[in-house]
Amino acid sequence: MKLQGTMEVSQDGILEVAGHNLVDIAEEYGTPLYILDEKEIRDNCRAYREAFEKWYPNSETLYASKAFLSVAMARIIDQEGLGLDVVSGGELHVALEADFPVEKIYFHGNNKTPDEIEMALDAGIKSFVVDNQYELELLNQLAGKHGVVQDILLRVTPGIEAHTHSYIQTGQTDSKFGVGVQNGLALETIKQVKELKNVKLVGLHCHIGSQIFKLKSFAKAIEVMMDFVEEVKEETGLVMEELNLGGGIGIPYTEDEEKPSIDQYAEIVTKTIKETCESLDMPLPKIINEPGRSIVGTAGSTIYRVGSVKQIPNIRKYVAVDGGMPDNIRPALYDAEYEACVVNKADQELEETVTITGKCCESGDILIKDIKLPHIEPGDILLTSCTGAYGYAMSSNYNGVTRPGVLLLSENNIDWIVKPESKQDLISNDVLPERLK
Ligand SMILES: Cc1ncc(COP(=O)(O)O)c(C=O)c1O
Ligand SMILES: N[C@@H](CCCC[NH3+])C(=O)O
Repeated sequence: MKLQGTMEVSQDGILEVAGHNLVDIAEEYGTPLYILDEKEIRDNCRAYREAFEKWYPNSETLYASKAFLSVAMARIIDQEGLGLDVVSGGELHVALEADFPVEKIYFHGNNKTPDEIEMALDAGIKSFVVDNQYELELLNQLAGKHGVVQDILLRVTPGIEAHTHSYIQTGQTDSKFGVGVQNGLALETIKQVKELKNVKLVGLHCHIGSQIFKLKSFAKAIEVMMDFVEEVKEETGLVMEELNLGGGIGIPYTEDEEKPSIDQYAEIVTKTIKETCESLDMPLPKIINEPGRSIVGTAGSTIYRVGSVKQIPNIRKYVAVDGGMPDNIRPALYDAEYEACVVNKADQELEETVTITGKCCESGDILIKDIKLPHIEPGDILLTSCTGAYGYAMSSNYNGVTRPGVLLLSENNIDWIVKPESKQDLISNDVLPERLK
């Protein structure tokens, strides 16, 4: 089995990342533990920037913070020249703490609160991606209060069902996100914008979903979007200068998944835009893309220590690790599949089929069902690959489990970028009223 991600096997049969022996890392930093390969993050950022620069004259890549954000991650993203997509006051706060340039921050979300909107207006971010008519009115009112005319993009649904898990499809008309192109709501909203004094519509946004491999789905969305840009111009006289295409391509979590390269993605997307603009005789818009998973997903892994091992005669061998659904909810939520490796037996034959479970009181707390591994025993170190995106970001304290820390690895450095939580952290917001003392 070829493990996805950036791991290598050392001469002693131990798994390494960025030249660091992961058994030593587990001993020194403890388990469970998220590790991130800094070079892979930087390489992926560059791959997006370079691919779009190569194929298109005017583009910007933002990193979708929701995949994984910390102050250090925001610094890396800035150093690599990407902008940032945030979806909450919390993500914006992290970005501001990292001194992320506000002129490169875009604010998403289908229910931004007045407080969040005011926080972003105060900070002076570049743009809001407005989701609906209620938000439009609210933003216009608050921008007026702040004495600014705020640039916005409008999020629209092109009516496309992308080939991915239904929970992460977002381009269909029946969606909690955006306003529909096909049912006329998008055009109605744009007409409404024309009447407002404190917002300026500079473009459109669409995001058809996440973990998508089929480039045709992106091309289809662009065709619908460009036809709509034309319709907007005819109906309202407004020229959409920016087109934000949402998240990036999927990543292969398992060996049998084959993904198009970032370059192929950029080529198809930009070619479709150029061809459509030519056939409609329209100027090329600025294009924005906002990948998350394909920037940080393959850079991350999770290291666990194996505890109980239970053979149910003639049925299954359960191998329990010291983490589980609190650090990776994706298998339980989306039936997501992962691959794993026994770090200290990385060169050994795959001789038994086991099921990797977490330590939570949930039968659904299964990380990997029926995976072939070397003979596995309590004390072994297990790594699940490609957990960099939506792993830590979606983690919880369920069952009173503390969140693992995030360790950033590069050739010459090993740094905590998020410390592991302590048990005391679990009660840091608890209050004991006088009457219960
Ligand atoms: C609006 C928006 N932009 C960007 C992303 C990032 O997507 P991905 O991680 O698939 O690149 C998402 C997540 O699905 C999203 O909802
Ligand atoms: N959290 C999702 C993707 C993000 C969806 C955001 N629109 C996942 O783990 O696959």
